[in-house]
Amino acid sequence: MDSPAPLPPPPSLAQLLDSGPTALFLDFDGTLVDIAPRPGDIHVPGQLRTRLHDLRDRLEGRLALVSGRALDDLRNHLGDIAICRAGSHGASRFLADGSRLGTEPRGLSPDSVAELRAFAEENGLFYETKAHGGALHFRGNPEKRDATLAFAERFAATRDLCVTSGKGVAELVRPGATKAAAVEAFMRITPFSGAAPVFIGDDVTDEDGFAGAEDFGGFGIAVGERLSARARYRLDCVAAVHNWLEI
Ligand SMILES: O=P(O)(O)OC[C@H]1O[C@H](O[C@H]2O[C@H](CO)[C@@H](O)[C@H](O)[C@H]2O)[C@H](O)[C@@H](O)[C@@H]1O
Repeated sequence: MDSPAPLPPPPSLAQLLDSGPTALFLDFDGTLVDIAPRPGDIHVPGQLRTRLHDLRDRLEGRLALVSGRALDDLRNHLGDIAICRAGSHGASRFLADGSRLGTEPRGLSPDSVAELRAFAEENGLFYETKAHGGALHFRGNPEKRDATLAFAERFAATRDLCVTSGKGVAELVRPGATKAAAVEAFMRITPFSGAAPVFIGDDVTDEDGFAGAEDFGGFGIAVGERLSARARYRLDCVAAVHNWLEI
């Protein structure tokens, strides 16, 4: 199978804004903050929250964070933000003023959580409890990758769940929880509608975000070494994203 071609750097944000209204959709882990051994270990720069609010103002509100994390978890790391946001891989959405966009997905049953925890414990994985799913992290035990993904697929098949895989993780999510769906939900409303969307992300689930941006006349920017099938441009690392965003 052919590998995707290396991608060029994007035009500057100032150039994009000069060419017309632009909306930015930003992934969190691996894009705004560096990947860490465990979800709770990330370092969030002290000024990130303020700088994102400044960026929101520069974009006249057309900024959204779109993360695999639950929004409560994002709040633990960023504090209260008055920025549009989608958590749980796009399934749970809020506007900048705190009002909900769409319906809240269901969480997992206590039995499902207990079963996932037991698998994690037996296999030396870290289990991340999430509001609308569950994550089996094998970053600390990479030889368990295939067994974890296979277990997650079997687990999802007997329940109303899907599997998403990411960097060192297999996650159980509700059907329809995609970053493309989040982009679409925001792009259909003010102040996003009519703007050209740009989605920036580093991981497999961000490919959906890139596709969602394309559907509305925009494009994706991949972050880091992972080869992207859908992005148009690439930035090297989290620091390069911050430079590009001028934050
Ligand atoms: O869509 P994102 O905002 O990038 O969230 C994706 C997942 O990020 C977190 O896991 C990833 O980052 C951890 C901290 O750097 C790392 O330890 C882990 O290996 C990565 O997969 C988060 O824990 C998940 O809930 C998110 O879905």
